[in-house]
This record gives sequence, C-alpha cells and structure tokens, in this order.
Amino acid sequence: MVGFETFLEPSSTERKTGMAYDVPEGVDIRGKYDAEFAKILTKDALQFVADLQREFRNYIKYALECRKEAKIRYNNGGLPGFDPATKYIREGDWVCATVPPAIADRRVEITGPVERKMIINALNSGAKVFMADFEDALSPSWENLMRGQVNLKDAVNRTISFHDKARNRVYKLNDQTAKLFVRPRGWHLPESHIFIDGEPAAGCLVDFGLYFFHNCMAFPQTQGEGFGPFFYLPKMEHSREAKIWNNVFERAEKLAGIERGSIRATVLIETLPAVFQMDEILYELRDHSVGLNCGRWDYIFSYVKTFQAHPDRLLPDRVLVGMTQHFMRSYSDLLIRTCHRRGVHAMGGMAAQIPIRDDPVANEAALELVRKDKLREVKAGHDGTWAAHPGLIPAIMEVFTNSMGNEANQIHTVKREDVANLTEDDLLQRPRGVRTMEGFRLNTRVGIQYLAAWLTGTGSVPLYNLMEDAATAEISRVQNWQWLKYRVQLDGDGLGVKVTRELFGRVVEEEMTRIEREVGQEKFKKGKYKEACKIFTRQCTTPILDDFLTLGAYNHLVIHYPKGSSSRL
Ligand SMILES: CC(=O)SCCNC(=O)CCNC(=O)[C@H](O)C(C)(C)COP(=O)(O)OP(=O)(O)OC[C@H]1O[C@@H](n2cnc3c(N)ncnc32)[C@H](O)[C@@H]1OP(=O)(O)O
Ligand SMILES: O=CC(=O)O
Ligand SMILES: [Mg+2]
Repeated sequence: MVGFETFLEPSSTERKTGMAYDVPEGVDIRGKYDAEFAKILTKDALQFVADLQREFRNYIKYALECRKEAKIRYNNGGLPGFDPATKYIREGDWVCATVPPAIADRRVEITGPVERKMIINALNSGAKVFMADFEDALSPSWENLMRGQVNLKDAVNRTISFHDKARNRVYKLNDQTAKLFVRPRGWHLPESHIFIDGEPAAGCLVDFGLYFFHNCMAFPQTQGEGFGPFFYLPKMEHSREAKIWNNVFERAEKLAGIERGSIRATVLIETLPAVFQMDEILYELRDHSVGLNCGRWDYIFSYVKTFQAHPDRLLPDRVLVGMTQHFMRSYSDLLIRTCHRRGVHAMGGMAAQIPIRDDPVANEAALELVRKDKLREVKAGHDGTWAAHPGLIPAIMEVFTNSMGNEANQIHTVKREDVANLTEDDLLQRPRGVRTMEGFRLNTRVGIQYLAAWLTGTGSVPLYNLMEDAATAEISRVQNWQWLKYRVQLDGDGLGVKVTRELFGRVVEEEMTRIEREVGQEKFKKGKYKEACKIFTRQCTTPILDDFLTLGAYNHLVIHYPKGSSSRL
C-alpha cells in the first residue's frame, strides 16, 4: 500500500509548467488559477477528491432524495419522531471509541472562518479547541475556500504568519495552541469550480478531501498514532448521512495508511429530524466519534423549515427563541444524556453576544448573558461550549472551570438519566412568545445586511452587537417567509397589524433607508445591499420555501473561467 507521504511529494512531471492546474482524468477546474492554490490543487490531491466523489456521489444523491421525501411527509402533516426500526440501537448497550486524551478537555471552543489572521488569533486564544469553519461562518467563494486550505496547511505545519501592514503587526503561533477541528460544508452544497466527470463536486468532499490529503500525516507525527485529524460535521438529518461520513473516513484512513479510528468527528445536531437520530448517528460513527454539539441556530431554522406547512407552529420573535424554551431545553438535555451514555462529549452551542467595545455598561450586560447561558449549559452537563470571539473566552472558561474543576469533562459524572423519558412531544413543543413589528423589521434589516456581506465574501459579521452567520440569518429569512405565508397577526406590540406582502414591501423600503443611514452612503453604494435586498425579498415571498439561503445565493459567488484553468500533462 502506498502511504500518503509518497503521494504528498509532487513528482517532476506533476510540477506546474504553466498557468493552469495539472488535473487528473475527468477533473476540470473552473476557478481562477493561483500559484498558491496550485500547491493545494495538486494532481494527487485532486485524484483523492475525485476518488471520494466517485465512490460516494450516489450515496449522497440518495441521502438528499430521502431528505426530499421526508419533507413531503412533513408537508403533508407528518411529524418527525423516533424510528421504531432502530429501537434496538437506542436501547442497546454499546459505547463509542474512547475519547483521545489530547481532546478530552474541550471546555471552551472558539469558532471562526478559515481566514488567515483569525486562524492565528483563534489558535492563540486560550481556547482548548478551534473549529476552523468552511460552513456557517464562511462565504464559500473560490478565493475564500482555497485561501482557507492554504491557511490551514500552514497552520498545521505551524509556519502560518500574517503581517498586518496597516498596524505593522506580525501574527505568529504561540507555543501552546488550541487543538484544530475543521468543519466542511454540508451535503447539499456543490463546489461549482471543480467538476468531476462533468458535474460539480460535493462541497464537503472538496473541503474534507483537500484538508485531509495535505494534513493527515502531521497528526500522527505530532500527536501520535490514532489522534486526529479532527472534524465537525454539520446539518445532517439522518443517520444514513452519518454512515456516509463514516465510510468516507474509513476510505481516507485506508488510502493514507493511518490507523483506523484516527479521524474523530463531532456531529452538530442542528436539524429537527436529527434530534430523533442521535443514538443512530453516534452508532454509525462509533469508531470515529467524539460527540455531538447543540447547533442551536440551525436547529431553530430547521424547526421552521420542518414545519413550513404547519401554521399551528409559527415562531414568536427570533429574540424570544432561546435555550430556555421547552423544546430547546429538551433537545440539549437529551443530547447530554445520549452522549454520556455512549462515552463521548456533549458540546453546548453558541451564544450570539460579542464584546461591545464602546459601551462598558452594554458590554457587561452582554457578558452577563453569555455567563448565564454557559452556566445553564455546564450545570445541565455539557462538557464544553462555543465562543464566537476571543474576548469571551476568559468568562466562559471561568464558568466551566468553576463547575467542572480539574475534571476534563463530565462524561462519567453527569449521566442525566432523569431525562431518559423525554418524549417526542417535549422535543416538538411549540415555542412560546409574541410577534412584533420590531421583530419583523429586525429580521429584514439583519437578513439583508448579512446577505450583502456574504455576497462580498464575508460569512460572519457583527450586527447590532450580535454575531450573525449563515445559521442565524436563516432564521430571519424563514421567519419572515412563515409570517408572510400565514399572514400572521403581530400580537406583541398592541398594534394587531397583519403581515402582508404590502406591509413587507414598505418594511423593506424603510429598512433599506435605515441601513443606508447606518452604514453611510459610500459603503451602501459600494456594497451589495441592493442585490442582497432583491435575493432576500424573493426568498421571503416565494410560494415554496427555498431549502437554504446559501444555495440560491451561491450562484452569485460562482465565477467560471470559460477557457478553464485545468491542463493535463
Ligand atoms: C451558528 C454557528 O455556526 S456559530 C459558528 C460560526 N460563526 C462563527 O464562527 C463566528 C466567529 N466570530 C466572528 O466571525 C467574529 O467574532 C465577528 C464577525 C462576530 C466579530 O468580528 P469583529 O467585529 O471583527 O471582532 P473585533 O473587531 O472585536 O475583533 C477583535 C479581534 O479579535 C479577533 N477575532 C474576533 N473573532 C474571532 C474569532 N472568532 N476567532 C479568532 N479571532 C477573532 C479579530 O480578528 C480581531 O483581531 P485583531 O485585534 O488582532 O485585529
Ligand atoms: O452551527 C451551529 C449552529 O448553531 O447552527
Ligand atoms: Mg450551524
């Protein structure tokens, strides 16, 4: 068996001879040529991605077809629930592989896009783990994705640096850094700059494949056999999708010649159907799992999406749908019980507050909200949680450490058998609260500004002192769609106004004026606010809900080089 190290050495014939990528049979690169990207898009790396694509594409297509069938069932009145056919897995006494000591303690994890300076800051932040994100926090332009792969390779090799010329500041890695996890895109997103056998590659296989190919050998070399690389897996709806990932991992380990079970992944439970599949998902990944995470923002989005044809389950204002709602608390509790029963981490989620630099009082109030959220998580039994910003880490670390002390996690100490009997009704309970005009306006203002940033290549932004990314923006979009579709009455501000297309038209106009005032005329003119407004308005008023905000909008990011930038030597 040829090991990966042999693969990694480019042969003389594989070195670039011109301004084009050297591609294997059946692969066509339609993104811009860049000499740095060519070090990632080597012929062997592309062959690896193409092999994964060829082996798994039909499984992925099938899984996406199954999602469509499930949607039809829900749209016809069905509810997601536990599957009687897999009761034996839920009731069985199995456990996942032992948590590797290197990542036993994950009490604070920082997340962020795969941007060069942020990677260095995150790795140096004092968090235990850094989740480098190709997903919710990244706008998946060719430039961002490929630059991100270059950055991660340099980070794993510990050669990464960044010179901020404006501030004359050089960024380098500290001796002690966070452990690196990487989150590839979800199954649904294509990578339209890489064609394999005439069709776009699956985005997640590109993200996973290129990162794994270039970096997998560094983990056994620096951390010992069997300890990495590590991943986060997003937006799954069913254990069949986890099974595909498990097979991808096994194939990758075999090709690389690294020990089976070296790859470890935490799955985000961030769709409503997946909460009924947590045991099954862990079971499929049992040799590669290090737990589950409460992806709370996508989970709320998924609640709306799953119940898009259920007018009796409309959401109140977005700000009211927090972790103390019964359905959210039940989800977090059951996740903890499930993970600890199977011997793996139960990770908490992201509080959206970020530091407010110019207002100490507001800053303290925001920090207090974060502390409260984290205290609830650690008391419930979570083993760690997410921070959106380095400025939050000391406070979050303190809350977790005050509760957990020197224990690396709570896997064996907090079993949560008290929630063993949580029911489908608990997990689906309607969220409570009122709907207001300000909620409708805020959704509109946030949705448009987020999309405008995303279209210009920024996938996570601070808006009104909160972190916004693809998942939080999804809530704004689908909530407006839901309220418009069912012409809800805004019952929370005493006005009793009905949400109609005419009202939405007025709100969009007024909020665009407000955005222009807030960001300034020049930024407004130069930015993509009008384009974003058009996309957002269509998505909120379309008769059939788009599955994802980013799927339609992705076409606006794709730039093909018509003559192609591939060559075969
Ligand atoms: C729903 C989910 O999926 S959550 C996970 C996905 N979302 C995310 O990962 C969001 C991550 N967070 C961020 O992107 C950013 O914190 C934002 C956009 C919310 C705010 O960013 P900014 O306004 O630029 O923050 P701010 O100006 O306060 O940054 C101060 C410093 O902290 C750094 N910083 C901020 N957030 C991060 C981060 N998450 N990771 C690393 N460094 C960070 C900045 O780079 C900056 O560094 P510098 O002082 O060396 O220049
Ligand atoms: O990915 C995390 C989420 O909350 O969504
Ligand atoms: Mg998410």
